[in-house]
Amino acid sequence: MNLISTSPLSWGASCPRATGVHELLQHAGVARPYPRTCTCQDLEMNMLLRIHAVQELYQRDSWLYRILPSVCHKPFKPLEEGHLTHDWDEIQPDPNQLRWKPFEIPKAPQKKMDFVSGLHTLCGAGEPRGRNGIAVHIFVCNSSMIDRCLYNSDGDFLIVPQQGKLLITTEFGKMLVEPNEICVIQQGMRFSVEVFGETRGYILEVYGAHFELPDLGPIGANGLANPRDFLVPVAWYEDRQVPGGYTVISKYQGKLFAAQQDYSPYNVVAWHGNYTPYKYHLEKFMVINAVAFDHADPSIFTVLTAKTTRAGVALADFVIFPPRWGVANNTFRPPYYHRNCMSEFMGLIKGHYEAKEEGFQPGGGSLHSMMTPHGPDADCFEKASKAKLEPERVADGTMAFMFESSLSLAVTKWGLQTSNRLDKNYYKCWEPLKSHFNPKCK
Ligand SMILES: O=C(O)Cc1cc(O)ccc1O
Ligand SMILES: [Fe+2]
Repeated sequence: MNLISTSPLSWGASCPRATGVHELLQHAGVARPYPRTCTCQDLEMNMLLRIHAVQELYQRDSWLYRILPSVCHKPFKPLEEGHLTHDWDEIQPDPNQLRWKPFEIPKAPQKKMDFVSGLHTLCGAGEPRGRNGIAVHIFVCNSSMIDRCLYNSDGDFLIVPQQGKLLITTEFGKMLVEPNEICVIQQGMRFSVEVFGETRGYILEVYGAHFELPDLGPIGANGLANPRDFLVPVAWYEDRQVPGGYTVISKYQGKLFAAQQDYSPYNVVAWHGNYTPYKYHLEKFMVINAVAFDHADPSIFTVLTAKTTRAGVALADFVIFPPRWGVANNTFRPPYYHRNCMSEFMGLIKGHYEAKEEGFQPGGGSLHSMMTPHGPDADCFEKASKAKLEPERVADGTMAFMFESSLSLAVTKWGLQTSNRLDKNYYKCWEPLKSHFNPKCK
């Protein structure tokens, strides 16, 4: 008997219950508190469980056994912090190819910033009330969240750290997430981020859909991101009174609100279920690509997808460009010039992206909007046109990624103006391209 399932992982259709975190007021006492002084390494070894693929066959929900229910708090009040928005009409639409230099990380102690105050919306479309849309945020911070947590009422956060480790405490336990790993904190889950210096990263937020593994179709059993490599935390709790006040922040309908309470929200002594935060190391990705000729669409590098109800159309895909072999024959190997029906936001975690050796830097970004032409810069075109087509390692030491969406994204005022990181000369990288057309050439 073949014990390896040939069916792709499916997390099932969302039903109204599936997105609720059910709480049970009960002293279960199953999980042991973890000492707060433990090292990051201890956390890695002791705090993560492998995900059970079989759980994914059910609707998503979790039961949390906690010391006090989360309902005990003072009323929420507006919180003026960070630069979040889903006002996509702040500024005129811009169909140009856009590229940003690395987003600046403020310096502590002059400009102390934590994960929440360091959130900046760069682009997006749709809105949380209608439960359909996405936003791309940049986070820059230098301080840990102390006695405050965040939860997102609007949707799920896929977090891509680029510089600096994130030690994320969640209601489900702790996760250490470092560059080249990603994590997903789903709608409603409270979390706090500890950092260890200047820290930066990217966030893909989706409203109204959850991330899941792409259907593997003809790929069959193994390939791309494997379910076994997704790690979920084990329960961690503290029974801690905070007389000075603990602040619970909610991102609700695109705005932040804060409520005070007298106790730590990380009071879940045990939980079970499959609606959890999780993390994934991008090195675990099993890369599949052309082995004969032609250039596969980068959807072949999809790690996670958030589907729309239209079959085959993604609200957003998280796609990576990992180190791999390029072996295709009679094929221009870097990404070809193209226009397409998706919006492509790209970021770089480390190294050099093959199509733009210069200019596209770790911690920066680019946006190629719907039907906007783009492709390799002139240098890359010249080099790749002359390159001998032998097997070649591509992207060693590099990790570029793409948030690709079927929505037409608008860029915020922060993105186009106030961040001051827009590379005004981006279009010039294609200007030296010249015609090589010669009808007489054999
Ligand atoms: O535009 C990009 O650089 C991303 C990309 C890469 C690729 O290999 C094919 C298509 C595509 O959009
Ligand atoms: Fe592209």
